[in-house]
Amino acid sequence: LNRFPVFLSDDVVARLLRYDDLIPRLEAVLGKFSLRDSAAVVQPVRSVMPVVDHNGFLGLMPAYVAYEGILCAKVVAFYSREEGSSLPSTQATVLLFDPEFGNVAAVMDGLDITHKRTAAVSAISAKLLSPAQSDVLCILGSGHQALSHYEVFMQLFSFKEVRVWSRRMEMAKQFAASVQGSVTVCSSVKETVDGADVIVTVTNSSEPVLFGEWVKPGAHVAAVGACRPNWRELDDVLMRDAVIYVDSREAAAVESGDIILSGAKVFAEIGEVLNGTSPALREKTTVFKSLGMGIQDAICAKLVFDKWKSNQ
Ligand SMILES: NC(=O)C1=CN([C@@H]2O[C@H](COP(=O)(O)OP(=O)(O)OC[C@H]3O[C@@H](n4cnc5c(N)ncnc54)[C@H](O)[C@@H]3O)[C@@H](O)[C@H]2O)C=CC1
Ligand SMILES: O=C([O-])C1=[NH+]CCC1
Repeated sequence: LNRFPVFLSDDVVARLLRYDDLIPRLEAVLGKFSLRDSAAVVQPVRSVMPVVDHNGFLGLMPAYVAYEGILCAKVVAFYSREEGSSLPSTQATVLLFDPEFGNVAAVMDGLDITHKRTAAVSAISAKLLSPAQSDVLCILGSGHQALSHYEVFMQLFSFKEVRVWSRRMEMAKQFAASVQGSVTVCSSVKETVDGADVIVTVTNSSEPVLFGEWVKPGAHVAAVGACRPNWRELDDVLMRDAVIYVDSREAAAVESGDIILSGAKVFAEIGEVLNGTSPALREKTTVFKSLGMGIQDAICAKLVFDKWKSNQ
């Protein structure tokens, strides 16, 4: 029994975690999760505790991916920070256990894992649900998730135009200057999303930033922020008019303000599309409401740990 877990820092994790390894494994685990076969995948809805004095939350995200032999838990802190703060609003640590004995085999920084797996799942939703001809990608928000989403969307798709909006335009300009490709900086959300095929919302907003009247019929929205029951990124019109997909129905019912407060009906989990039990209605306006899942972190942690071991 190894009682001395290895520690893998964020730069090591970032070097080892690659989208092309990650995406097929995430597709497989999401499909299995949506079959609700507890012999294959067990993942309760995370427990989230407010850190009231400091405007933050601490979440515990355990998962057992039995068919891959992965036992894992992520502890994630998400805080409301002043814009431009040098501290990340989300921080995370991932514990990878030996499922046979319950000892911790590895402790990993969970920042890169959180950025990449979230973006990869949004890219999976876009693969399934975006219009067949998708030319324009918009990103609302210009933080860490904006960057990982930009990276994986550039890797997987061939958009003719990419636009970014941020509450402070200088942040959007910084974002555009920091990436390799050409990104148009827009001054309003309405202008950003006009005629867009795919819209990614990656803000810390607790009020709607994206309004249905601005969204082109048939567009796909990957909505990544607003993970509290009283937080919103999307308005009621968009939630009512779109076909709503989620990562986990149970999580959406207790965590998603966009779903709870709009009263929108969930049509399917993205895993149901992946395992063939629900259709991908890509000709309709679709929203994928992402909240994040422990199984996604578990898949990443195992990938990273196996690669790290094979390099020793
Ligand atoms: N669905 C999932 O699996 C995950 C979701 N998230 C969520 O994604 C969102 C973005 O995360 P990060 O990029 O790491 O954060 P970040 O702090 O790096 O970036 C946040 C962005 O939101 C913008 N913003 C802040 N307040 C705003 C407001 N009131 N209106 C409009 N924009 C505002 C900031 O300008 C910044 O561009 C957060 O809501 C976070 O909780 C994070 C991890 C996983
Ligand atoms: O899944 C995740 O790690 C998170 N979702 C919202 C904040 C962090």
